[in-house]
Amino acid sequence: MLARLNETERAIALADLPEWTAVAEPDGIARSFTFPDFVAAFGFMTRVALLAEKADHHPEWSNVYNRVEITLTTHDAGGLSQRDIDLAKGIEALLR
Ligand SMILES: C[C@H](O)[C@H](O)[C@H]1CNC2=NC(N)=NC(=O)C2=N1
Repeated sequence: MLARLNETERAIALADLPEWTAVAEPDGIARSFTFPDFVAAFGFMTRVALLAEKADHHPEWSNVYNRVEITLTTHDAGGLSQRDIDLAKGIEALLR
């Protein structure tokens, strides 16, 4: 079920994701990642891509050299859903 999270659900979810920020346009969450160089950044993107494909949930993102900007939103729900929270947690787990 793809429902946009309500305010309470967002607050609870974001408490577990301190590095992520709520964004309005699109309604979702965002985080910026910095790596030592392009190879490290692109390696990270490759791992996120595999995770996203497995979850059938895909990031809006951009890369400039060693920086990766990710926004997670659920197009099918018109905003932030539990799928975004789950993917954000999966991305965080890649970094541990
Ligand atoms: C058909 C396919 O399952 C859908 O289009 C999926 C694919 N990946 C997706 N990714 C994101 N971020 N939001 C979606 O609504 C979405 N929908």
